[in-house]
Amino acid sequence: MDGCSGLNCSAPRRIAARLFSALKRRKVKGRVNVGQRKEDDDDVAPPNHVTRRPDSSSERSGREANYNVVIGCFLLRLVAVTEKELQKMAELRIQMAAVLENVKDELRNKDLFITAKEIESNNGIDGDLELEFDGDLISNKVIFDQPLKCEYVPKEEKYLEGMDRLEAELEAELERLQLHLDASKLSSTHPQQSNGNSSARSYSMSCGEVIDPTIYGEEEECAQLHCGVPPYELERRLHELLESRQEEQIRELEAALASAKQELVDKEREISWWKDTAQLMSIHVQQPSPFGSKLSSACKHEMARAEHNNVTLEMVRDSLIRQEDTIVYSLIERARFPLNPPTYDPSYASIPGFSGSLLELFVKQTEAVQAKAGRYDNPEEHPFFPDNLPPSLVPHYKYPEVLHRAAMSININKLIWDMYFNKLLPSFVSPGDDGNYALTAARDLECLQAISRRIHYGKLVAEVKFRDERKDYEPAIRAQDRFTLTNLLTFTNVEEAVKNRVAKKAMTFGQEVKLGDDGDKGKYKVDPAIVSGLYADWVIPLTKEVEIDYLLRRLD
Ligand SMILES: C=C(O[C@@H]1C=C(C(=O)O)C=C[C@H]1O)C(=O)O
Repeated sequence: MDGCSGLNCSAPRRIAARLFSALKRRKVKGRVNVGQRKEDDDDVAPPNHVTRRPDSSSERSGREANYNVVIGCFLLRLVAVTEKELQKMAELRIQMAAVLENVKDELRNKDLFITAKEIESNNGIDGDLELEFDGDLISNKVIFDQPLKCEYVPKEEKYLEGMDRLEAELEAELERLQLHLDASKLSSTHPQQSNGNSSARSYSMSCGEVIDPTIYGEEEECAQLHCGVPPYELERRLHELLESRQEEQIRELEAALASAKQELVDKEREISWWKDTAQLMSIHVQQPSPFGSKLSSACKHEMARAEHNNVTLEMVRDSLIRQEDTIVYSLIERARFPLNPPTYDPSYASIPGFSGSLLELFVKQTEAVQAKAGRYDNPEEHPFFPDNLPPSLVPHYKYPEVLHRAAMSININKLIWDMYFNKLLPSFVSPGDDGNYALTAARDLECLQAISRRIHYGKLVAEVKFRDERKDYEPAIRAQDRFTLTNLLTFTNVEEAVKNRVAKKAMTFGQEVKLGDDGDKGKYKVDPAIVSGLYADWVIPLTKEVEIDYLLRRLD
């Protein structure tokens, strides 16, 4: 191009040089002729006489010279303007070459994109359409880029010729690039066998990876051309499907894990229970019974029979007799105070964070403290409000595990609570109000706990009786026959002895003790008939109820 430009520029210069040299030669000739004419005029013609040259050829040559000068000037002017034009066109050509280079780069980048589109579109793409698409893309790119460089592009019509030539060159370049593009496509592998970006993205989709949104933009553009469901939309749906399936699997696995954890906890609890049982069995076999000293020699055969757990019916009955003392004393202590109704009235005091009577507050708070102190670790103890009790804070004591595990589920304290406040209490306390509500509640709780312990001791009574007469009990248990079980465990003579004994204890413990005077004889702190009636109507029947409940589950 520079060479060509050089050639174009040198030709006018040579023309101008020839013109100048011709003009110079003519001036020299003219001077010589004038000098000769002067000499001739001085010699021949008068001074005021105008001499006309008779030679017409010399006049013509003079006019030609003038004409040549004008033409030469015009050509010089033209040469100068043309040279400027050519310089501008050369600059424009350089800019257009840069534009073409950009287009080439764009096309190289698009090669991968087009290959990916071919892979994704299994229906095949019409070559003409694709070429049209690419051609549009290129022309759009060129048109788009042009304004960025147009500050140097002249717009006057006088440059149209140069522009035409550049356009021709640009078209040729585009054709060459298009051929290159076709060759690239022909040399690419079959779309379904290709390992291009599309397949790589599909693979990454199946692995649940995030999709590059910039690729979506290109695919959307392409999909609009190809019609149908856009590939990115298919990818998005596939991604959502995989995600929902994975979430479902996670939920199922979490549920299975929770279930397995629960099973593990249950198994660990069972193992712990069996371990404790085995440990206790071995201890009891090796050590002498702590109750041995209490037993009479007549009962040694019974002790031997129950040696495996050191619990006999006599021992149990001894315990029940001892508990009578506690119950009678607790009733006497409660009888110190009148009924004190506000103790049981929920509207008596508005206690922050608590709704219920003062008695309920007292019992719940005391049971919570005693639970922390380990009271309910003992299988003989049963709380009145077992829900939400805090755990024991003391080291666990290994109580003898004599009872069947079904015993843990038996708690009739609700029945005992109702009996105590509705039947028993009004029968042995005086009506009235002395304001000692806190002490009243404390005494009530002592009565309740003593009676509850005695009634729930029926579990141990039943266990010992069951072991002693297993052959008789098992059929009735299997038959869940309450009537037969009641007959088996009832000892009427023992019951009568219990009732008489507690009455005597009420007389003994509840009498006024005075020195040297028996004046108050027959006056007791708690009526012995009421205590005996308590046992006859409530304590013994409820104890037997617990015995039967336990026996019914003894073979579970
Ligand atoms: C507790 C026993 O079982 C039954 C209940 C009794 C009671 O509660 O005092 C007494 C005799 C039996 O009818 C026992 O035999 O000692």
